[in-house]
Amino acid sequence: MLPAMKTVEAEEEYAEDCPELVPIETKHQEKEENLDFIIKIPVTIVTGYLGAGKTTLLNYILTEQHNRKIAVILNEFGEGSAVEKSLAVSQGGELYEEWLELRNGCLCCSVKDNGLKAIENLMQKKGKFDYILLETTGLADPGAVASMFWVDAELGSDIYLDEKPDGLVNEATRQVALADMILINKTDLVSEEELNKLRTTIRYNTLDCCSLKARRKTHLSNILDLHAYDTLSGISLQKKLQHVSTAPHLDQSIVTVTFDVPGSAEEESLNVFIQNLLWEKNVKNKDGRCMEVIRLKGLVSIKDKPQQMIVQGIHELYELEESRVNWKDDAERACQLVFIGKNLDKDILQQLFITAVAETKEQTTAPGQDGACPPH
Ligand SMILES: Nc1nc2c(ncn2[C@@H]2O[C@H](COP(=O)(O)OP(=O)(O)OP(=O)(O)O)[C@@H](O)[C@H]2O)c(=O)[nH]1
Ligand SMILES: [Zn+2]
Repeated sequence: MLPAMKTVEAEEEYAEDCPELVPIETKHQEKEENLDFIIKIPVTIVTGYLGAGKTTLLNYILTEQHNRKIAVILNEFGEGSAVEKSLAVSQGGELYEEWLELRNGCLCCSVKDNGLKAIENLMQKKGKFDYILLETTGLADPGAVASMFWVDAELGSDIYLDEKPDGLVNEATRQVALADMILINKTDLVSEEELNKLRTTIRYNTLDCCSLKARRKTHLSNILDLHAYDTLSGISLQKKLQHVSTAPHLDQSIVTVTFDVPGSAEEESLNVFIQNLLWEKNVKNKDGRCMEVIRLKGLVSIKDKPQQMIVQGIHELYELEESRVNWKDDAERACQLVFIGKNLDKDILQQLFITAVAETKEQTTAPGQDGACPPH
């Protein structure tokens, strides 16, 4: 798993703030050119593998006291937008909506398709913020994202590192290769020995080792204001990109599946459902191939629980947590799940969930479950 960040400086026009009464037109132009009064807004691109902790980091930055007005653009994949938003809500304790202004002056927005369009819209709100943080999908090729910024910008980056899953070496390597900074997260899940091994493998640009969950936090000053691509720092993004082809390398076999089932789930059945998928790996698709879930997120209703519950899964680890949000009334309860992985079949997963987990289940044999798959 590899989370990463990059910084871009996008230009803002100064023209709007020029004094109205300027005696001679040429003087006005001279002033702009000579004094280089261009306001630049730094953009940090946070990239990293699925579940690396990008959203957790952004939530931490949003809620930390930093005396900055930061605009955060959260990544949403597929139709899972509501889930991602709800996860942010539960962690930050604030409701994020389209361009919601938070109490500490930060702006937050969630977007599809990597949020580059959102940056354009953001620029119309200039003056309201002084920093942009953009989360990309865990499978993003940072080269492609960064190239889009490079048009009139200078760029810098940070990366977090986790493991390299099979078939994703390209994205992982590219995320590291293009990073200006690497932040190793989830240190609570590995031994000191494994951590040192990882450090040696990366060798350069390691910013910090942290565990966002275990509150071993990194200092924000390490992450923001890298100025890695300022003209004065001497490294241009163009140079960096020359060493890496910008052709997309995304693993086409990885798909996102999402569904929404009204009503509540029984906690025990939900655990069995998830464990069959993540641990037993005995759920098959139409072709008899075992479904391989890399990332699981969900916002679910558990029978007799007033709170909305959050499911988070990465490879074989998963957890079911209470959010800070309560269900408004029983009629609105539902379970929304997002799966990212290989050989996933939406109909089979949804049907299995309805028959095996949903409260009004009928005891029938669930589809897709006829004997264990060989270990892989
Ligand atoms: N143990 C541990 N868990 C963590 C840490 N940081 C984040 N997590 C958990 O990892 C899960 C995924 O975190 P996210 O912040 O959603 O990861 P992400 O990179 O935004 O995920 P995607 O957007 O799906 O790629 C959540 O359950 C977090 O609570 C950490 O330092 N240690
Ligand atoms: Zn995220």
